[in-house]
Amino acid sequence: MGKLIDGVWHDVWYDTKSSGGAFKRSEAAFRNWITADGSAGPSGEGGFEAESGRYHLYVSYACPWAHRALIFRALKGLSDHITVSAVHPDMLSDGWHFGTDFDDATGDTLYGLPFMRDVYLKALPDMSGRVTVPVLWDKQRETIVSNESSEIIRMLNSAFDGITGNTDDYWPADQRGAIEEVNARIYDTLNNGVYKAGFATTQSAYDAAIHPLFDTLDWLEQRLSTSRYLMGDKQTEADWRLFTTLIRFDPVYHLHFKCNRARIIDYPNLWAYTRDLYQTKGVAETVKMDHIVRHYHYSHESINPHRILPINPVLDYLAPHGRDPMA
Ligand SMILES: N[C@@H](CCC(=O)N[C@@H](CS)C(=O)NCC(=O)O)C(=O)O
Repeated sequence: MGKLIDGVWHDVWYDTKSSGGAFKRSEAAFRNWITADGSAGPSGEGGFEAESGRYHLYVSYACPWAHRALIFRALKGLSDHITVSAVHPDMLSDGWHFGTDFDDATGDTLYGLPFMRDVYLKALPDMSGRVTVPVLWDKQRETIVSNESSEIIRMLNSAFDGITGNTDDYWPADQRGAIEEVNARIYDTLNNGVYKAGFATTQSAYDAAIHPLFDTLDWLEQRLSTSRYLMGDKQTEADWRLFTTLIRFDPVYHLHFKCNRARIIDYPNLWAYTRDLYQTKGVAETVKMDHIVRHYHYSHESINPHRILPINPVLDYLAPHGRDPMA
């Protein structure tokens, strides 16, 4: 684990001292957009036109942010159009690496580079910042389009529709305000909230994260008692942003990040909803539980110094969810 400073790798853990023991996630550095015609998107520069075979996703199957991108690639029928490299689940002093001695760790299938930081350095030799996944890479310009998952999923949602003919819309214009509102609470208290609880280095930082986290789970349990998905009877990006945290909750966050007031299986609606999403076509293949369990328990030495992987409950994600009649 570390970061680049002026193109040089430094092995440093997250700094929580300057923030009273609280974990603060840094901003993504590359914010361009792929668009149907190559015009500039809401941020960054233009010139990234949607084309079959031109783009590549660097992911970790363990990472909830990268998982969003993999899910949108599957939902939007982009598997034949966007290629993927998956890192090894262990993120140690060199950061993400391309070792292949783990199932489904592909190596860097584009350039054969050893570390994820080398991909960043190929785009920007004097790069400063964290080396995160996902990364959406342009093979033509040999640079990073974006390393911000919330924006990558919005590009995948629509930019390639003319190529795939898949017009399923997870970011519908008439619901954007409401989706943003739900996203904001879920991001702060859950997606990032589990990290704030898990990486806290003071009791007060943990306390400040853990109570809002379970308040949000209680709120979601209630909301999902009358509605199949967060926004009604159709899936939106809000569901998929929530899903990647829910699927990691019982196997990882409950124990490893001390989010243990309750498990997802203790909430009937949230648990059935998680299975409903899991059983959506193409999604199960994006869930690699061996990467998820291995990454967190093996990589976070300060939390789990002996790197022992827990036995974990056996969860049946394929059990009938019974939520169809709500639609
Ligand atoms: N803003 C990014 C965050 C991605 C992120 O933090 N990924 C984690 C993996 S779960 C990572 O690569 N961390 C490495 C680091 O922080 O050094 C996004 O949502 O795309």
